[in-house]
Parts: sequence; C-alpha cells; structure tokens
Amino acid sequence: MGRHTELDVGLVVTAHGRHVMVETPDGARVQCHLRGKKSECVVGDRVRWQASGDEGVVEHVEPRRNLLMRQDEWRTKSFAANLDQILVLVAGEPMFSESQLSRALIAAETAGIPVRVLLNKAELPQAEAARERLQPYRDMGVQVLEASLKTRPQESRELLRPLLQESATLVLGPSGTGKSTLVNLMVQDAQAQVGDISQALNSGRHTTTTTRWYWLDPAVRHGALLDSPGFQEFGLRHVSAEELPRLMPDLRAHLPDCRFYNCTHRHEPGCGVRAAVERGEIAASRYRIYGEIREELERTKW
Ligand SMILES: Nc1nc2c(ncn2[C@@H]2O[C@H](COP(=O)(O)OP(=O)(O)OP(=O)(O)O)[C@@H](O)[C@H]2O)c(=O)[nH]1
Ligand SMILES: [Zn+2]
Repeated sequence: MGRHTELDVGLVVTAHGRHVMVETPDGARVQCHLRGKKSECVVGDRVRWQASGDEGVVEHVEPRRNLLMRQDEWRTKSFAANLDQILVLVAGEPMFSESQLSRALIAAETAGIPVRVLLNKAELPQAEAARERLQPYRDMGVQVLEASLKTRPQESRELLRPLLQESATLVLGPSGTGKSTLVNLMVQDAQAQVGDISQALNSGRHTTTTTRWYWLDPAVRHGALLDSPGFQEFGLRHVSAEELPRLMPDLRAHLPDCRFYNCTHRHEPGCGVRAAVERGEIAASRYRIYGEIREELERTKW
C-alpha cells in the first residue's frame, strides 16, 4: 500500500500556474492548489489530492507516461501529459507551415507519442497544394487523413469518431485551420465544458492560453480532445543537435550510409543523407528544415 491511499485520485483538466482544476472519478470538478513550490502540474496529469474546504490541495503527481513541452519567448515549459496521440490539423487555406509541422512531429517523436495529420478544408482548390506539400510526410509513414469539417460534418464525424473515441488526443494546428470547428463537431456540450473551467479558474484572462480537456461525451468520459489555444511552437531545446537526425524518419533511414558516425550531414564527405537529398529520396524542404532546427539547437546550447 502506498502512502497516498488516503488521498483522492483526480485528473487535471486544466492548469494555470499554481491553479489547477481536478476532476474526480465521478466527474465533479474541484479547484486545487499545488503543495510545495517546486511541484508542477499540467493537463492530463493524474494526481492525488486532499480536500480543504471548498477547494483542494494537490499532494502528489503520479508518474507520467509522456510529457510535451512548448516554447515561449523565454523558456521551455511543459504543457500536457499522458497523451495517447496528437492530431495536427493543417489546411491549404491558410497554407500550413512545413517547418511548424516538422517541429510538431519531432516533439512527438521525442516524447514517444503517435501523430496523425488531418488535412481540413479538403474540398477547397487550395487543398491540392497542401496535399503536395504533405507527400514527403506520407512517404515517411505519417498517416494523413482528409476531411471537410465544416462543409461535410457528418462524413467527418464518422471518419474521426473511431480514431478519437478511446483516446486522449491533443489537437494542434495554426489559427484558422479548423480546431474550433473540430471541437464543436466532436465534443458534446463543448461550450458548457469551457464555461465550467473559466468559471472555476475565476478569471477570463487565462482562458485563451490554457490547454483544455474536453470529454467527447461528458456522460461516458472515455475519449477526450485537448485543445491548446494560442499554441505557437513546440519546445525543442531539450533535444540535442546530435540526436535530431534520428528524430526525423526520412533522414534516419539514411544514417547508416554516412561515412562518419558523428556526421552532421552538412558538409562531410561520404554523407548518406546528402546523397539521398541529391537522389530526391529526401525532400529538399525537409533537409532545409533539418538545417534550420539543427542550427537553432546548436545556438541555444550553453
Ligand atoms: N471551406 C471550409 N472552411 C472550413 C472548414 N472547416 C472550417 N472552416 C472555416 O475555417 C475558419 C476557421 O475555422 P476555426 O474552426 O475557427 O479555426 P481555428 O483553428 O479554431 O482557428 P483559431 O480560432 O483562430 O485558432 C472558419 O471560418 C470555418 O468556418 C472546411 O472544412 N471547409
Ligand atoms: Zn551524413
């Protein structure tokens, strides 16, 4: 028997600084504070907590299966834990950034979380250019789905339901791609679930930047979507420059062909990666993104 058996278990459904909202196994939500200055909680955490008046105190965070980091201007912060998968939404209008997509895939690979890509607004003529841009990702084994969340909601729901219904899925994507449309399509009572959280956080001001947990069906509480508004960039600074090539599957496939075991794939002779770029087996865009991220990682290492 552990020392926490007398405490209640709970799921963190939103976290902001030292304020977190914990959901109990029977679905009640309790605002909690964190015990201890150093402890940190993120959405998706399983915790042990103790009631204290109307509120609660988180005493212990259970070990995490995985943890994602994000980057803001100043630092790398953790922001979601215990995910089953990530769904990256992209579109042709606005055209998605390949660099952002690659960073999301690298972050997921580092954390050991499976990723799917969903090309939304598939009915638009601009989707064709997005499809082409996604080809290298399909080629390296990323599953790319297509939907029209707004214009073909029924069909989209049927496509997505089996993929989402038993999982905790983090939804990411640039602004204007259809994240809200997705949440409203797949989540029952999404507005009510948001209302709950902002009320309990007791201030509207944080709600635009806080990752939220939505049960697809609050009555059943199996599958959930995690929406991360205002999401900018994944934190990759915990990744070392040397391990970067192994986190990019299309580069990884050619690493055994490099003459030097510590090849940076930039200027060394006998580089299998560059040879593959020249043969067209690695997309030029991917090689460029590799160079950019590698340089960033080398620059920020102190
Ligand atoms: N043509 C078309 N438009 C869509 C589709 N899905 C969503 N949209 C439109 O795209 C726009 C952006 O959708 P949102 O769901 O608000 O996008 P978002 O990713 O939540 O954007 P932010 O709130 O800025 O983060 C809206 O005008 C939607 O109606 C689709 O399948 N086809
Ligand atoms: Zn090389």
